[in-house]
Amino acid sequence: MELESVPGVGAKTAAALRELDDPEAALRDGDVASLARAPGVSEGRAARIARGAIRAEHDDPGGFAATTRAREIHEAALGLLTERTVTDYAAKRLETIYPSGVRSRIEEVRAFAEAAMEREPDAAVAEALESVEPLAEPGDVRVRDRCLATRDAERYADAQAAVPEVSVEVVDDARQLAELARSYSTVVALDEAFAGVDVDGDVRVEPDALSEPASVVPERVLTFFARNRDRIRAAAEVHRVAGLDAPCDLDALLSALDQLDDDGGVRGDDELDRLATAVDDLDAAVSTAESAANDHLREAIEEQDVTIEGTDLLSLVERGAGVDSLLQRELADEYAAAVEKARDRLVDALELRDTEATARRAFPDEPTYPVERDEGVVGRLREELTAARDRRATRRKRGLADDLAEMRADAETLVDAALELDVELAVARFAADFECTMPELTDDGGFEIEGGRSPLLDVPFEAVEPVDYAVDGVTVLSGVNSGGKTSTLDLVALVTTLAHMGLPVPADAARVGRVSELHYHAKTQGTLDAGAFEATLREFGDLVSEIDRRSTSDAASGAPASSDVSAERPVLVLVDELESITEPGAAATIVAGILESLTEREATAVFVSHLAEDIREAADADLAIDGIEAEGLVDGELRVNRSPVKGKLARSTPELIVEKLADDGGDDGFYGDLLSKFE
Ligand SMILES: Nc1ncnc2c1ncn2[C@@H]1O[C@H](COP(=O)(O)OP(=O)(O)OP(=O)(O)O)[C@@H](O)[C@H]1O
Repeated sequence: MELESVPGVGAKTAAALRELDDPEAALRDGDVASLARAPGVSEGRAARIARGAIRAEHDDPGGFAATTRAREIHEAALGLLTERTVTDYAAKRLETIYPSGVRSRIEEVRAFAEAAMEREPDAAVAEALESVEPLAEPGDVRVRDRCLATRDAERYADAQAAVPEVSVEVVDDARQLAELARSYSTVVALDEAFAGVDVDGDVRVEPDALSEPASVVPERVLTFFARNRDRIRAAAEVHRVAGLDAPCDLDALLSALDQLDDDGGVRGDDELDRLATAVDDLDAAVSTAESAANDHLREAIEEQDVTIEGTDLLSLVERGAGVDSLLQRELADEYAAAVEKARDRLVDALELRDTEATARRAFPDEPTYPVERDEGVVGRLREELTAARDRRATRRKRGLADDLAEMRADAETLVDAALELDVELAVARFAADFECTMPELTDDGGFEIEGGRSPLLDVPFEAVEPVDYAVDGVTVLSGVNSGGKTSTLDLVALVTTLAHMGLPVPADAARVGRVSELHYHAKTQGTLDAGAFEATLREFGDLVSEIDRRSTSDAASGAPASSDVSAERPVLVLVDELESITEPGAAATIVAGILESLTEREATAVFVSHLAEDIREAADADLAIDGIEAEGLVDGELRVNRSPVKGKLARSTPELIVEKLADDGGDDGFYGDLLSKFE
């Protein structure tokens, strides 16, 4: 698939998509999670791109929801699904499901929806899904203790692109390489020519480093897993709770993740912890050891009676010797014991091993009071410990990075599968909540709904009365005020839209004739001005010409009617009280004219109107009229049969009220006379 051929994908987006491993597959599968991994592509945009790709693949001209109200119904249907997702991803992914007139596309979603309906929505899975999100690339990893070095300008550019996390330096000779080795802990030379060059410091010659960037920057994979750790753990939990097959050994993956800290460092390694603590606590431990030695020595001196011969004292004074000499002479043993104590303390406190010998030299053998550390030795000890810590960390990081790098693809599959499960569960919940069935989708016109219950009504779903309604061709739907005419149109529009999305519908059973467009015109509030009236009329004019244009072009191309949306019945037209756009008399004539045009073109249409009788009179041919009937007034309240009765002009509410008054009697025949006018 040519990326730029997808509607909505320009050169810039195509370049971003090419950064993905397999952008074509992601487009083909409508894989919003993968598409959203392309730099600068949000999930919303990814959903739009995926929709464009699906349309291109199925040769779908789009435009199924042809009017504002039809689009609102699609939005409402989508809303019912997306509010049943746990993750934002699943909500975006559902947006790739749109109503289409193309059978191959509808069948594709139907297969998915049928499998989804088998899923058991489960609270524990929903809870586990809460922390699942598509994996994110950290993008801000910067490693400053390493650099890459090369003599070659082309390699320099390749290295910058392959390993953007580290600096890349151009060097001409060994001298410049040595200079780099003084500034960086590790220098990775990319040219074979440097092999065997003897330079101080950690300089490695690795000509293949660019093909394995993770060996140069294990931080890349470690940071990726550290940042995504919670999402991967949650996805693993989803697999466990939902009993999904995992793409890898979950215990191995989870235990590798447990070894990572939040910043991509390695944790849970006793030796590394020991060395890190020793570096951190070095100053404090030296001070404590020093104090302990001094306390010991002070006590010893306080308890000591020093006897000194007069001649000795004189000779000491003459030599200009201080109290140190006295100390050396008289308290050498005590000093040695105090210093030994300090050394033991330091070694024990920091749990030193390899560096023990250096640590012991931190307190000199020559007696002094007070006992003082040798700063030079302490500095050396710090260097040795830091180097040991860093060596250990690097070794462990590389080992863990190697293990995790192998698990990356599986981790992505794991998270994608958990997110896809959320999409499926939303469909399963929708189907369960509204007691849906998969509709039959035929290439004949018309529709047939049994026990349809619209979740869009303003009453709780449990209180929605089931509606049976079937239409073949063009019909006027009459009915009492508030009988449910608009709600019936909404139900037909919703069932038709969901069926064309490939999704289950809220009915006991339904057959929907496939169409390429749904034209649903809602009731307009108040009388329109002349301009608006003209615009509405034009819409119908355009619709009729479009049907004609298609049927002639299909006939010319010789396309068999069953391979595409039936040329004669490409649209379903639903119109609510068109009479509200103009005066009642003119309205009946206009509606009659539109209905005749649609009848001639074998469209399916339902026009709700209070003027059914007038429309029938204004029409040249016989018009079908259905009616939502009141079964009567009970305590002044209408009792309605919500299912339209075929071929029945429903009695109006005023007629029912006159009838009630006539039945009550005591009016000298006034109401009876009035009632007879309705006959
Ligand atoms: N199938 C149903 N089950 C339960 N309640 C319904 C059903 N259909 C309609 N209603 C209730 O009746 C109300 C009126 O319905 P609706 O607006 O569809 O009637 P209408 O015939 O179009 O009215 P009008 O003639 O005034 O335009 C709805 O708001 C809803 O509360």
